[in-house]
Amino acid sequence: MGRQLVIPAISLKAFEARKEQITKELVEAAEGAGFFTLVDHGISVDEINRQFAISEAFFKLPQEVKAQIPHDLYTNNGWEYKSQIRPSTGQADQKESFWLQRNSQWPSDELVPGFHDATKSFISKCEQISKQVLACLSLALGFPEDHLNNAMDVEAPDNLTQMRMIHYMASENAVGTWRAGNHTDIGCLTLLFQRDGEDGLEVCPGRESHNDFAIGDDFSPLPAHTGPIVVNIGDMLMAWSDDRLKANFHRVRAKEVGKSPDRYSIAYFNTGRRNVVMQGPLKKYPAMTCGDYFLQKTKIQFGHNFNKQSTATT
Ligand SMILES: O=C(O)CCC(=O)C(=O)O
Ligand SMILES: [Fe+2]
Repeated sequence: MGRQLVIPAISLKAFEARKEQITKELVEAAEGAGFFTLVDHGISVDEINRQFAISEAFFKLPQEVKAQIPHDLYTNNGWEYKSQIRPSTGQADQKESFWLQRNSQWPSDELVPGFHDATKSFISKCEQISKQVLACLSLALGFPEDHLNNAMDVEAPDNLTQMRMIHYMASENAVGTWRAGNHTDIGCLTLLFQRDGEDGLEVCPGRESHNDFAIGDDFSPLPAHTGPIVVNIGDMLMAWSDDRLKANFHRVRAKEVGKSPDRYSIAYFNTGRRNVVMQGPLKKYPAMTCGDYFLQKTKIQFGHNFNKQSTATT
């Protein structure tokens, strides 16, 4: 632990003209570490800071106000507080988060001034960037260019793509606790925004199959910077690519000794639509709907909560 892993920074500048070169870089990174950063992606530092300010304003609301949009297990939207128990740790992550979709319930602009405009525009920028990356990955996998983008079309009523704003509370001497326990992401492609000075993310490259738990413990810190987007592949895309693109384990922790400031992060999870059937070009795994895949993996990651609330599975 502690080895500094160098993950590639990939520029999206002049995307159309450089698509071939960008595809080459994306695939190399996705087949290797499974993590990379995107730069020249079209979201300015000001826009990123504005969205973080919105997120901070939301999390500063009183608990009972945030609880007016509670986390719902079936849709996975809404606000949760220290409720996610990771199978890897058996403990609740020391965080609160708010999951949202284009059409889910959002806090009003009276509660969080500017929430709707800022968040809508931030989401549509995330969509544009995701579309570019997914077009490249589709082609590289031997699918038609629009295959993955159609499968993740956010305009479709069965879309599962979500944004998640996360707040890890400041802590002191956090030995034995986890801000986010070791996990892989469930969906296809995650864009993660961090801020300067709010470190804690650690990544673990190397995984053979999307069902593989044998991960070793060679985690490397990935320092937080405002600007570059950290991107990782999720389990769904790993399965969909016959395990060619790697969904890797990652986690977030606070300092075991000493003070850790609050950490805010924003993740945008591209996920296949509920009714779309996914299968890799080599048909390594049986075809299944993205909705079934999502539910199966969600039950592994949130199984304790599903057991508490039996209606969630219906
Ligand atoms: O906050 C972070 O940096 C990581 C969040 C994360 O991995 C997740 O929500 O899946
Ligand atoms: Fe994650």
